[in-house]
Amino acid sequence: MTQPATTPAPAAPTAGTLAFTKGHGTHNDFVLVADPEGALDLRPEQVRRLADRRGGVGGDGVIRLAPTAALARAGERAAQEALEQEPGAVWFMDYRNADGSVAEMCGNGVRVFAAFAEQLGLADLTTGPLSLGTRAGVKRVTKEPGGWYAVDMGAWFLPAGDVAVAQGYDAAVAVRGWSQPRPALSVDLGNPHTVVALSSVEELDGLDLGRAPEVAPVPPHGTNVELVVPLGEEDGPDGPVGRLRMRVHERGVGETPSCGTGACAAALAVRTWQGGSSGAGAPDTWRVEVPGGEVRVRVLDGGTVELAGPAELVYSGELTL
Ligand SMILES: N[C@@H](CCC[C@H](N)C(=O)O)C(=O)O
Repeated sequence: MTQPATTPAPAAPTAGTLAFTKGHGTHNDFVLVADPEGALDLRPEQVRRLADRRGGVGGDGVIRLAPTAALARAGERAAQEALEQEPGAVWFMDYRNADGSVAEMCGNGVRVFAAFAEQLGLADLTTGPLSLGTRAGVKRVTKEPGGWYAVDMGAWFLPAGDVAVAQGYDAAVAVRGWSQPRPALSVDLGNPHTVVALSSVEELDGLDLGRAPEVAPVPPHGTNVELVVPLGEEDGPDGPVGRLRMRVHERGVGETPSCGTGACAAALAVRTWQGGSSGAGAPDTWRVEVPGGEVRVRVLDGGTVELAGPAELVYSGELTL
């Protein structure tokens, strides 16, 4: 049975049932589970059931909100590191892909996590930022006047380093229907991405992403693949704003309507292609259009990257597991 999204989920799961909230960020959708004691052992088959669009709730991923300290005590290294990095990171985002695999990070998920923490009364973003632990370090979320959530995603890097900057490419991607693989750039946002540029929106719209693109060399831990079309620049209040359109095939999921870390990777790849490692002459701010909406990516002073966009909580309910 569903309840309005404003009704807080029960404090703890009862035996055999699991309280959840459904949310999305630009239609990248998640099943959110509150685990305030850090006592929930979410097994991969349970994640798959929650994410199942026919036999469960349905989502591209499952997000467990748990106390960072409890996970650290239980031996979760990323939680221990999060507390060392920032003792105020009280809550931790345990992110799983729809296939049950564990992922380091989810950019859209962080925003929706923040909205979930607000709904549960665990955070008040009107009084200041929320710092939360993830497997890719602590992320700080602020709420913008228009209601969007902005996340400092932290540092990013090109795994192939200077070689990739000099050549612009360090990998090749083959999509079903292409006569040959195309050059691509690997970008690490805490989770792995491989970005390919296409020449037109028509080509992007016509892509067959029903099967995972093949990437060479084969990434050791898999990768998310972003297909991007640069759309030029426009004037913004603080300087030029680059525009991109993107589709994405997510590791552990398939094609999704949006990917926050993927949008950052796409903007950073295009910025590198235009301006090298410093991005000289390329915009610092990017509007990234995805099938599920639009997000904003900004390279911040100090070299970190910010992702901003909406977060929606849709309904809450209880599932028999
Ligand atoms: N949709 C997320 C990314 C989720 C994890 C990804 N599938 C992976 O395995 O790395 C986002 O918004 O960043």
